[in-house]
Amino acid sequence: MCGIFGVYGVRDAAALTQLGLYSLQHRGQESAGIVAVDDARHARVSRAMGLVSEGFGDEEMDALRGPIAIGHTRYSTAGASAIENAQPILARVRRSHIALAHNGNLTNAVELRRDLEDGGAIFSSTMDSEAIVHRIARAHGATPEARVAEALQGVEGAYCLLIVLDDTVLVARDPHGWRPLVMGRLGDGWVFASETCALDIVGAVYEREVQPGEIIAVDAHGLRSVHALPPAPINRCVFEHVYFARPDSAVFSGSVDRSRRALGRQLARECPAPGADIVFAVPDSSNSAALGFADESGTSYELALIRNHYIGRTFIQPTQAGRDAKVKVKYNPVRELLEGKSVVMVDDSIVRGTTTRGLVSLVRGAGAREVHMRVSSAPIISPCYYGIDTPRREELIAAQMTHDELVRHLGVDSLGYLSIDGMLSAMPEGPDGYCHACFSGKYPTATPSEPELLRAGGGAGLSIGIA
Ligand SMILES: O=P(O)(O)OC[C@H]1O[C@H](OP(=O)(O)OP(=O)(O)O)[C@H](O)[C@@H]1O
Ligand SMILES: NC(=O)CC[C@H](N)C(=O)O
Ligand code: SF4
Ligand SMILES: [Mg+2]
Repeated sequence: MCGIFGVYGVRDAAALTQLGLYSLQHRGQESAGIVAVDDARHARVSRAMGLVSEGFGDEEMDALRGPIAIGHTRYSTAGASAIENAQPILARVRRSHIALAHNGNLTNAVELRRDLEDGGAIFSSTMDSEAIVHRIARAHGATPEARVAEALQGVEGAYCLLIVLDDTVLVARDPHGWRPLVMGRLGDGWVFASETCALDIVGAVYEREVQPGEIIAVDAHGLRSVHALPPAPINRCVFEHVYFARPDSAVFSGSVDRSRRALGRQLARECPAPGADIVFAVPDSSNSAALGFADESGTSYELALIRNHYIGRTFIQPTQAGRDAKVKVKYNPVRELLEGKSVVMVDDSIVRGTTTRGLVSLVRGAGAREVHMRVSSAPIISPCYYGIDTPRREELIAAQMTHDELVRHLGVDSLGYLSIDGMLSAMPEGPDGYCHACFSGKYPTATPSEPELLRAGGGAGLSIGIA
């Protein structure tokens, strides 16, 4: 689930983009990149593995001149975590350029790539996203938006895209609307971002969501919006509200803080823990849900787990070794608050169980008498193919064990998950129009024909490293 950010028509667009990417760091920690286009229409790119703070020194930022920029923080879902797969992609085409930043995952990427390769295309990455660049290069539409619309016909799955064609910035959101994308105004310019928290950091004024199926073009002639893609049922990702987005953002027009508190309150109603002395969150993503639980149950909310803020997110780490190492150094319990107590530990989700297992023994080691685990989402039982790297079913702990086995495996005194209906009832836009496939196993579209191949890079087979 990557973060994307773009600017049109503001001085030092790259510096603003870097700020925006800081706000979207939680959406991708593997690599970061910026493409900037100057007044002479020269495009320059800077990409690096790691965090935004590690990627752009003064030298890189000085080189990224101009009033147009797009940026990306990557959390890989198709193609390895490697510099050849850092985004934005920048390609030279017919004495101009195409730059592209993608949040989402294309379900027919393997087929798209195969068709293009059969037609002679040479790919330079193993990402699904690159197929769209090739398709834009081949499109013949009379306007930039017509070219993008033509290129996206037949592209299936989830995408929010920021594209630069020459000196036009284009924005596109798939007709199902899985991933969030918003736009704002900054003086006479425009800003586009995955989440509203990134508009806030640059002082942009929120204008509206980019609509599912909408393509927007901004250039010297102004802003144009077209709806040229076949309409489809709306499937906003419920997991954005549960875990992914920041609570200071509004996604799909609804406040994430509000939805998480509502999830926590609903959890307290569905799975109470009578007699518990305190409630605490597994920081940071479940802070608001735990507040909701405490509020509804009348149990006191404590900061019983302290999180090291120099350690990033665990679940989106690409390797198990990385995830194990992170959990170990990320949390420390406050013994004073836990000793002799019956406690409710609230988290927003259990995926592989890495976090919960590690924390239950930590909390017991700090003296907790009883540990009641409460989860502000339903059990995750199926993989996601729309932009979150929820893994193969075999790695999903709730798909592999019965409730009693989970209680024993996690080492808790009790375990309560929110129901799917309860989860959907907490969504700010109401329960309809959400994707819940990873919780229900009900996929709203055809799933990839070869998911392992897609994850590995769409049949590229060989990964070429850049030294
Ligand atoms: O069951 P697991 O496989 O361990 O994955 C689930 C855990 O990971 C997530 O938090 P994460 O640490 O990624 O993000 P955060 O720091 O923003 O809370 C989530 O909130 C759970 O705590
Ligand atoms: N999480 C995402 O949005 C990933 C975008 C794209 N599929 C990639 O792997 O780079
Ligand atoms: S499968 Fe789950 S994580 Fe993926 S888009 Fe649907 S709700 Fe979101
Ligand atoms: Mg978390």
